[in-house]
Amino acid sequence: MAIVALGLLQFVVPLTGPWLTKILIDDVLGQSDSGWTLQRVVTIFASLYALSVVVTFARNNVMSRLGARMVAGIRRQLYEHIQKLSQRFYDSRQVGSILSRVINDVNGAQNLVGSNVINVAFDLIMVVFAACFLFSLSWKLALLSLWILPIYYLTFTNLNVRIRFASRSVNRQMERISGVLVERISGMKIVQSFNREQTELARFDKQSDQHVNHSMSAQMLSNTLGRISQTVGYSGTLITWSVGGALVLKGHMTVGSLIAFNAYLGQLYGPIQRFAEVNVTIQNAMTNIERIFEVLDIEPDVKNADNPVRIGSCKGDIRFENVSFTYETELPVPKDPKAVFDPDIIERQKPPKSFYWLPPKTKPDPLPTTTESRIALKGINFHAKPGQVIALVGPSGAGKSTLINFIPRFYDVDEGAVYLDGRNIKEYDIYDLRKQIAVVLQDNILFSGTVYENIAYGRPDAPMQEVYEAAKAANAHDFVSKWEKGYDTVMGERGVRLSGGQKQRLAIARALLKNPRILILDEATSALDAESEELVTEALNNLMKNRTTFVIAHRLATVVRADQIIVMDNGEVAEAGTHEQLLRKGGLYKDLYEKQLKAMRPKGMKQMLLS
Ligand SMILES: Nc1ncnc2c1ncn2[C@@H]1O[C@H](COP(=O)(O)OP(=O)(O)OP(=O)(O)O)[C@@H](O)[C@H]1O
Repeated sequence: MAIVALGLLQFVVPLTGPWLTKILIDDVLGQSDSGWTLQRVVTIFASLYALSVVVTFARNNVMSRLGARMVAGIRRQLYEHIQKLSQRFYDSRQVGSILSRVINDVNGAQNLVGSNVINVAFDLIMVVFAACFLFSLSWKLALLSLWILPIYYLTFTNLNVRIRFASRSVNRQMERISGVLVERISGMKIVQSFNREQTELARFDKQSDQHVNHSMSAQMLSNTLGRISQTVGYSGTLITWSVGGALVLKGHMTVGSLIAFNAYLGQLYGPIQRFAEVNVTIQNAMTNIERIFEVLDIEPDVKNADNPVRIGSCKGDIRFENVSFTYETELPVPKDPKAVFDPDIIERQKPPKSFYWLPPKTKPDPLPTTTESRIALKGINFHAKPGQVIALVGPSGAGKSTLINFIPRFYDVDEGAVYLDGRNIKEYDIYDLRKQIAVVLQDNILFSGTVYENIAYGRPDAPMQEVYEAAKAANAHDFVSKWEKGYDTVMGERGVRLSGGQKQRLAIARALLKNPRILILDEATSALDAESEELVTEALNNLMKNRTTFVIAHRLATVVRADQIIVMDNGEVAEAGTHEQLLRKGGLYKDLYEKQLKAMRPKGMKQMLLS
């Protein structure tokens, strides 16, 4: 409201200025007896200028605050939405490309609420007012100087749509650049150890050159539009001077009217020219907004039931009934099936028609993709009773990690169902469900922040005493308390200052503090050396007490004591039972077990395994 009021006030000077100039020339300098004096006119001018300075200052202030708040709001909404999306969303996108939407696109969208663009809205109102003044001064001259506008409109419409398409390519190419950059920067050790710096730089240059090409074509189109509007403006002025000058010479128009007419004409063409100049920014911001909505429009495929069942605490009885699941991965492909596909490059997007009479409503053309399906699980059945340890073993790619993803609902099953305490887990409130579960992975992510903050991530209000106890049970207290700042030690991004075993034990402390009923350990000890493994295994044993635990482990030594061992093969349960039952059966488990024994024999591991 304040912006509109201030914006309208801002019109006062440009609209009344030429009129006062006319009075100054015709009445004051022309010494007519209209009663206007030089002092009066100058006083009004001075007041108008002062008003203009104050109003512009206030308006710019209000607008930049509004713009910044709007952008922060959009960014928050986007982040909130992204957090709700399931793993399917993250599977088919690079981290950098998601980042590019949250950072680049939201920044770009800010330009739409920035001063230039809001000025455009006010400028358009100014155009209407200026046209009224022109017609009131001389309608014939007005018609003559404005006839060129329809041609300008058509040029604008057609160039504008092309600028929009070029801007889409610019932003998509930037997304590709971000995707590769984030991946390579996170994996810099690999890049450096394979001496791939130059190759990576060449790849970056290729992507960057394409970005420059797309940007240049948007700028080129915008520049052409700018020059066309400049020519239109000059033509109007030429017509005014030549025809208007002749009218003054013949005595059909006063000198003051002609000068006022030319000033109003400037105010009519001025905004048109300014609009042409900022148009590339507007079109770019519009594509940024399109891209933000593309993400906001993605419906989370794992979502809460309409009237979810709340859980205070659960028993931890888990049953899988006929569960099947297929991964659907979207892969980019070239538009032309015969072309060689380059995943680094976005081809130029062009509007479908070559000429438009009206500004078209164009939607971004989705980049062509193909869907690759991979059946990961077929008809899985098993029952984990409260407090049991269930080990999942089997060859690589058998579907073990996929299976446990359904318990915290990182994905939902395609067929069949997973039951918790006899009720389909989809019926529970998803946040309550996840409160019952803790996950410890092979490579646990710790966030930048203090050790305390990391352990208390699931319970930020946990008393210090409980954090100590969790750390002690996780065999983490000893090494943390040796550090100068103890639990206040700040860890780098992803906990890089810690060893694998230390990270693992902090992750176990984090899970312990959550006190979950269901525990998922995915290869939790496989990356550790013998000493760390002993400490971590001890910590895990503490963690597993009285909880339904799912353990995925390649090393069978860690699973021999499980209540149930589920042997997976090619997405199916090949066999299930205890260690002894499975050995007696002489199937896949026995094979795997014997292979491992053979591999370990020189180190005397047999005794360890059987102890
Ligand atoms: N996000 C994904 N998108 C597409 N396919 C996937 C995805 N994750 C896993 N797969 C495929 O699903 C199958 C099962 O994978 P999963 O990770 O569950 O196996 P796993 O038994 O845990 O293997 P490993 O022991 O090597 O970790 C594999 O063929 C794998 O390629």
